Amino acid sequence: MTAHPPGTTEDPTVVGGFVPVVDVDGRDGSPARRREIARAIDTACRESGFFGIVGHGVDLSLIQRMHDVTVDLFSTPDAEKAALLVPPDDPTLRGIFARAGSVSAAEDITTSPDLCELFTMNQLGEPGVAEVAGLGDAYDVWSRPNVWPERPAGFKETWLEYYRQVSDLSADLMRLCALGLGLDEEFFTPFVDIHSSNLTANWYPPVDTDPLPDQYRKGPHSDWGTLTILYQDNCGGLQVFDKAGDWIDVPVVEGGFVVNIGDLMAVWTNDEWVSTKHRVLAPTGEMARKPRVSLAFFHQPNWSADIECLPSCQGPGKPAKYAPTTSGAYLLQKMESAFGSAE
Ligand SMILES: O=C(O)CCC(=O)C(=O)O
Ligand SMILES: [Fe+2]
Repeated sequence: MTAHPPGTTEDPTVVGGFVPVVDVDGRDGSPARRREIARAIDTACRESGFFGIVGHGVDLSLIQRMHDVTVDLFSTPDAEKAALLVPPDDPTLRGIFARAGSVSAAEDITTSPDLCELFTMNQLGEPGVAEVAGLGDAYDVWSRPNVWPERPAGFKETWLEYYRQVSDLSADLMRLCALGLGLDEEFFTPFVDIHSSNLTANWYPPVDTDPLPDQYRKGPHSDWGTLTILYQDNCGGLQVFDKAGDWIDVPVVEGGFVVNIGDLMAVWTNDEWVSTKHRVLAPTGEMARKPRVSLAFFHQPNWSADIECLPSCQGPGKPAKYAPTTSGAYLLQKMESAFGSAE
């Protein structure tokens, strides 16, 4: 991580291109530095909706521990994993999800089942959080406790600390997004102060038979919330759809995260910021023998937050493209269309 003394205006874009890498260190520094970072984020969100970040401040040894405990969880015997499976009627997906299905179903795209298992938790599943989160009719379901494994040791503590640190990062990024959009930097804060973000591990097991022609580790989809903050290991395979209709590899940034815009940010900005389709290719050759792990923090506004086109992103000749929605209703509808039909 580089240190930026107050007042420096060094370009925060450290790698250019369709998926640039932005150094967000110094984001709590001078107004000039904050504006530079916000401008770099704004540029990336208009172009691809994807960017890497370094200088994010999340403890690198914690990220390594998250990787390790997550690999250990998915490597436990199936009999032990069975006790952690998401119940068929649970739309929150808390626990291990290993049913056949493809996330592309949420886009009405038919593909063969994703070569992927998931483990998901949400702060709403921790004691006391749901009580203040304005869940309304959804309270009974979304206040259900997270499903925590007993092994490996330290799993729950590691995941909760990672959730806390990435949640803080997401709050900072939302302030920078507001600045980048020319809004007051606290504009989004009341919409996200008791957010309903899922933290999901994607476990992509080794592949020992040839994948079907329309089979992916994760099929083409856009994400559904505001921002996704993604850790990926060094296996590669993540691709993003560019404006010319080509799939572009998203490079692994050592020690960094990939950030991408989700659908609700596209609703807010009337598609000025793009919620871009992406996918994870099924591996071939040597790579097929290796599992892949990614950790996706799907930043999702407060359950009852109303999301509608920002006044600054619409006007005469430029009407709002999307009907207003609420964060929780949108999430639920997407989760059910992606995962609900696979029972
Ligand atoms: O595993 C990855 O690199 C990306 C996963 C993804 O797109 C998702 O979980 O929404
Ligand atoms: Fe995604």
